[in-house]
Amino acid sequence: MNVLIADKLSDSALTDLKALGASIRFEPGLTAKDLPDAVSDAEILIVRSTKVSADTIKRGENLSLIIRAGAGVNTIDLEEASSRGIHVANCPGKNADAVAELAIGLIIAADRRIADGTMDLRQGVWNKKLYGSASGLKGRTLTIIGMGSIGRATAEIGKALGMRVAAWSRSLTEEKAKEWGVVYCSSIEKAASIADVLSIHLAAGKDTTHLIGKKVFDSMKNGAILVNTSRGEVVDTAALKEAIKSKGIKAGLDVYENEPGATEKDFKDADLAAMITGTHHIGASTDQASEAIASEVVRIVEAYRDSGKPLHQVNSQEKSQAHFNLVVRHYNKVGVLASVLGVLRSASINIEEMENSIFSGGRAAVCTLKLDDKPDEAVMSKIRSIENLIQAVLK
Ligand SMILES: NC(=O)C1=CN([C@@H]2O[C@H](COP(=O)(O)OP(=O)(O)OC[C@H]3O[C@@H](n4cnc5c(N)ncnc54)[C@H](O)[C@@H]3O)[C@@H](O)[C@H]2O)C=CC1
Ligand SMILES: O=C(O)C(=O)COP(=O)(O)O
Repeated sequence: MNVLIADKLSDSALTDLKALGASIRFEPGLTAKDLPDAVSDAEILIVRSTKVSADTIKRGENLSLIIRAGAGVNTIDLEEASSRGIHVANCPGKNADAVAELAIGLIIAADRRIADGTMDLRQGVWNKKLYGSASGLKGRTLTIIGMGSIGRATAEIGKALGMRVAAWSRSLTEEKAKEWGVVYCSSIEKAASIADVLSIHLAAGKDTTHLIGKKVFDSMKNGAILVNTSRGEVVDTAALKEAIKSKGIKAGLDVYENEPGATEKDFKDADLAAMITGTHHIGASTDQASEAIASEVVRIVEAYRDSGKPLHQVNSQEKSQAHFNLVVRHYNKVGVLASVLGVLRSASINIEEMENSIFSGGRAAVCTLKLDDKPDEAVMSKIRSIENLIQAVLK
């Protein structure tokens, strides 16, 4: 198993992966541009935020699994990976507490202007008058957009601070909101309108690009706080800048549109930096999160080595066209399954999924085949007549 690790990953993961029998190339300095030339030998590619382009995937002729050592997979060309039958997996929830802690840190920092005050102190300036006013958080409304792992973890800390927590999420129901102890919001605009703090926790994708834009900022109260620790692309930066100027929105950001890669040094949007409290996409960068991610990466590789299936695959077909299950019980002999496949092939029936498991003693096995079309009686009777077949049933 050749594994290329193209980003920082904890030492424990390297040791554990070697113990699984993997041959490791650890090159955390690789950039997205370097990857196409570096990937050719790798069967498994492990990355954090480094972009995995269509070109990298095409050039990875031995590639069969890409692991995102983190949560967001918007940096990986899923379409290209899927079209080449390459598994993509992530580590869901494993860095959620770390990101939630940073979101809360940004909320407090934006309310108290901690970064601006520190910058003045470093210049020898004392200004209790300027920095001595803030809204405070207890009793205020924290509205979460996106109740996934991080949104839920942020909600819990918000409650512990005595905040009233409200939420919008695409599949949130009133019952679920009640169960989670949050106020249900039926739209993002409604959610924004009641927020003293609006915290964004949505996955990035074409449906969520600039979802937090002018309409949402127009709905917010003057002087409310906007925190984004999800992805830069989810927030329309131009509309945010306008809202900061026109209605005093205070912003705490960890992620930015077109942000630099992990090994780059320049942050180009000085205009934005002057208006916000900002961190350097470090939401997941705590020891606790790094260790949790590292052990999940090892678990994914181990499952893949043992079963050919990774844990947490994000690019499997959601709705298969295969509506017909053919269950074949057979003696564990060479050629039985090949004959079943031969009959299906001559009937132009496609098998979308297939799983064979063997019974104790090793004499018999059962194979379930998911088919895209229904075999008629003639096909079924051909299958039933195959030598060493015990039973064939359509479910
Ligand atoms: N700042 C940082 O270092 C980190 C940032 N992240 C970002 O935070 C995001 C959320 O992470 P988790 O909560 O762990 O993921 P999650 O998968 O548990 O939650 C994702 C949320 O996005 C929502 N969502 C996804 N597609 C949507 C769509 N098309 N329309 C509306 N809502 C949609 C889901 O309903 C869910 O509420 C990640 O996708 C990643 O981009 C994650 C970890 C670290
Ligand atoms: O897990 C995620 O989605 C993150 O954004 C974390 O990014 P990182 O792995 O720290 O580059």
